[in-house]
Amino acid sequence: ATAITLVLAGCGSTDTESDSADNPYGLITPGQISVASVGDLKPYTFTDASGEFTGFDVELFRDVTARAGIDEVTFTGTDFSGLLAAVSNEQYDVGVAAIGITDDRKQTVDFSSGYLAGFLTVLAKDESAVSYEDALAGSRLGVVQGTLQETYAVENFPEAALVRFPDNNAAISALNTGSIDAHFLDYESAKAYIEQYDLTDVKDIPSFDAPAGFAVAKGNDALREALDEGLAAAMEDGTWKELYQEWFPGSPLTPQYLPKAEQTEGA
Ligand SMILES: NC(=O)CC[C@H](NC[C@@]1(O)OC[C@@H](O)[C@@H](O)[C@@H]1O)C(=O)O
Repeated sequence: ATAITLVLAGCGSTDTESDSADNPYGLITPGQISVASVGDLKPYTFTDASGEFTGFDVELFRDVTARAGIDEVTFTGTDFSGLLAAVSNEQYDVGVAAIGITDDRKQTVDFSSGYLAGFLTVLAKDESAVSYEDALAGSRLGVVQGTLQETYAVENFPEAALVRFPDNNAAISALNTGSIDAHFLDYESAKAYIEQYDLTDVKDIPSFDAPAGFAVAKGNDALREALDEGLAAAMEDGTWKELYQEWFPGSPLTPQYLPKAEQTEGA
């Protein structure tokens, strides 16, 4: 057994896939990128009426990967709570789902540079449903498991009764049936739900210190660098601005992602 073990141990491949010329980005399947995403985070990432993934994050990602010469991109919907682990253990090449970059998450995956800085929103049926002044004490607050909202609520709303959901759709139906008093999610998604159902934005909390990034398996520097280059190019030539205004009409433009020439204009 020892001899066999030695032989097997000796043949572990030391070079990563990305070393091979036909797979410069170390993709699970050369030439195509598999993406873990979520289907109900409109308008960041969601599946439209024909089941196609689209939204700001999705269309930006497609633009960025096209610049790297990768045109075959397949999106799969997953529960957010398992998304980073799935990228980390290389079930998917990338995670794309308005994923805020944090040191804690960097223990599990690497991130591209940031591409979207916005707000976390407490969404309720009406103003009287919860008291933000009392840090939502005594209220049933929905959060999607594994999100920054969950972490923030544990730290800042200790007296609230947290109800954890696998995704926003489940939380929103609980909010609409009254089994929770409020749901805590991303600002642009809250806005979409407010338009769809008669709901109220109770509070917008800035999350600029955790801009969204694309998640890749730790160590896949070739892919991460290609995504960074594509992001920088998309920001500099105005593609980022175009997509932002298409998907988040009326929302304030964050200068750091605009073409350099436009960044000083506003100042
Ligand atoms: N898929 C989700 O529900 C993501 C929820 C949550 N997104 C936070 C965030 O990345 O959303 C986009 C921007 O507003 C970022 O500033 C923010 O941290 C998170 O990263 O946990």
